[in-house]
Amino acid sequence: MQLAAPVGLPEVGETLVETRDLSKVYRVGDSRVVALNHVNLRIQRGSFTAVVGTSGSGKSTLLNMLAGLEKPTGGEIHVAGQPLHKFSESQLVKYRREQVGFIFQSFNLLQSMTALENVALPLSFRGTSKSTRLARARVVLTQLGLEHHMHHKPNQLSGGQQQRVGIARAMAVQPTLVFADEPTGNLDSKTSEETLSLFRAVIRRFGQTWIMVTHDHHLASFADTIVSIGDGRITDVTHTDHNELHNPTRTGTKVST
Ligand SMILES: Nc1ncnc2c1ncn2[C@@H]1O[C@H](COP(=O)(O)OP(=O)(O)OP(=O)(O)O)[C@@H](O)[C@H]1O
Repeated sequence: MQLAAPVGLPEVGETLVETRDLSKVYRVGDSRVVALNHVNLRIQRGSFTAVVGTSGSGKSTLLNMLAGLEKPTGGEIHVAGQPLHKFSESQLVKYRREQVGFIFQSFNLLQSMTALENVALPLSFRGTSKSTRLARARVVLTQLGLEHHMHHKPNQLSGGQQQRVGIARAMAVQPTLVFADEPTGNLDSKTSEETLSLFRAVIRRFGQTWIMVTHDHHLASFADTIVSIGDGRITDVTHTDHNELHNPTRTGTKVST
């Protein structure tokens, strides 16, 4: 069993996500907090983007908007041609369930379930049959080098292995976009680097599009593109040396915004 290529998506290298003057203002009592201030961003399909910034800069707010978890107060978000900013709550629920994968710092695996069952679980919300769910989960776990750990429960796995189960779970639904919020926050530095190298390999192999939020500039350097954010605005966009989509010659470039 192979993972089929997603249908209806732009080609690898073409724009998958675009924000236009994306803004989010929170109201707290009488005051206004401008969490995102006219953010204009393009993300190519098949790329790995890191969003970096200090605490309170707006990273999580940006991720939550793109993942359909919160609605903007201004501007537009287009994902694969869909106007997310116009979506109703039920359309956003469907978008999150069918098109978005999440990878969490704390892994968020169900302790009573095996790795195989954890990976198969999100497919049950789509009505996929049990045999197909388990077959798909086996394929993805094998691709992530966990073929000998499928029947282990999370507490029988190392932190790095648990995060690989988390990656497999996000991939099993063949999402349009995968979001990772500080995904290596609970891993030591060596395992963090191994996990990010694995991210890159998975993204290349499956033409997936991943967006990671981190405050760690070293870990961000594993991405193809580093988007720096400060006070709700994009302050810098850097394409790293391994950005094959943007730099066929593999030379690093810095793009001012
Ligand atoms: N629900 C909310 N209500 C009011 N203000 C909020 C809310 N969520 C975020 N904010 C504010 O918006 C700004 C951006 O917050 P955000 O969580 O996006 O930052 P961040 O860069 O992800 O920070 P951290 O790295 O600490 O998670 C902050 O000033 C924050 O206090």
